[in-house]
Amino acid sequence: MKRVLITGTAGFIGFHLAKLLLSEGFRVHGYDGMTDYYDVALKNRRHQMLLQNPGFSATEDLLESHEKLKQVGDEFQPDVIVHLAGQAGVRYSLEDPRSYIDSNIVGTFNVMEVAREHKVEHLLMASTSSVYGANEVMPFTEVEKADTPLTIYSATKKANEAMGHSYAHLWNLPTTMFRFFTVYGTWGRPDLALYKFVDAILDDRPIDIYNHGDMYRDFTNVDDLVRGIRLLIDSPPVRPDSADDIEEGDSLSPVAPWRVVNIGNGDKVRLLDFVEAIEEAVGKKAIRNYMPIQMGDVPATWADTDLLQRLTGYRPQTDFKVGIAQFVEWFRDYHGK
Ligand SMILES: Cc1cn([C@H]2C[C@H](O)[C@@H](COP(=O)(O)OP(=O)(O)O[C@H]3O[C@H](CO)[C@@H](O)[C@H](O)[C@H]3O)O2)c(=O)[nH]c1=O
Repeated sequence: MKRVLITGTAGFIGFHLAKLLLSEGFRVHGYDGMTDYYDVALKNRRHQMLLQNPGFSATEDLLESHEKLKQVGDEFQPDVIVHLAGQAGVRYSLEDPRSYIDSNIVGTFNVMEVAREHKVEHLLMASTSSVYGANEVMPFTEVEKADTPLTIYSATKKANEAMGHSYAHLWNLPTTMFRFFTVYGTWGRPDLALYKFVDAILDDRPIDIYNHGDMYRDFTNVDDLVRGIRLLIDSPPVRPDSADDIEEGDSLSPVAPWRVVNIGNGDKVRLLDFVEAIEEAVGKKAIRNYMPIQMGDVPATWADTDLLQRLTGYRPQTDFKVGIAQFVEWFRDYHGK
């Protein structure tokens, strides 16, 4: 069975991916900085659950610590690396831009160095739908230009895509970049809308609704998302002989084994419909505080998922109402509310 090094295993997506791979018998080593961007107790709980499985081992250190990452690579000898750790969050990047440079630029470079040194079969790294920035043509396809990032967060992720391309080209390192679309679900991040809203509604606190609710998101259930990642692990890009060999709609580079793939639900949901579904699942109305759009926020996202389907035969399809109900059940159980 393959040995997979996953960064960010104490985080939301990394935890779910590790759980899925372990259930299939993979050996997984997790690497996580346990930063205090949000509640470290939640991160600890996720890691403790993974550590119940003998196929899982973990190192807790920052991505910036390249010596530790190198040591982990030397000891674990990964076949595949999935790089999910990093500084996430669109709005926080206005408060602490430097943390995005440190984790996402320096940290990602350190992960790429380990991948190069161990000539891994496949390096897969997280990017974001936020790289589509001010693009307006929907749904977003991977082959359209994405050169207008609106925050330093999305700029670092766009830079990661370019960094990954250079190593894929130079060292023939098969590299897939995922563009994730607003992921939600059980064991989720406390800064995300769903977590914040459910928490506030249960406590009778008001919820802030940006852009007066007139926003659209392609909300993607985390179980669907990690299923997509799992399948993409088995689809490493191959450098084409010539640009003519690239199929229409494929983001494959003409000069490197590199491509970028959207992982989204392929659907855009109005924020107010999302709020209503939460109210229904919680069984209580929210106290609504309508606000203007936040700086750096995009009004809408919507993924074209044809490329993912073409590569894996799969596309996420969970109805947001079903996913929200699952989250509320988990939240009440986890917090005893
Ligand atoms: C936190 C919060 C969010 N919102 C709105 C903004 C969005 O339209 C929608 C969903 O917000 P969030 O759950 O924070 O997700 P979003 O802004 O799309 O960003 C997420 O999804 C991105 C991928 O698209 C990731 O790259 C980011 O790391 C992640 O934070 O809810 C509110 O109206 N009020 C809130 O308090």
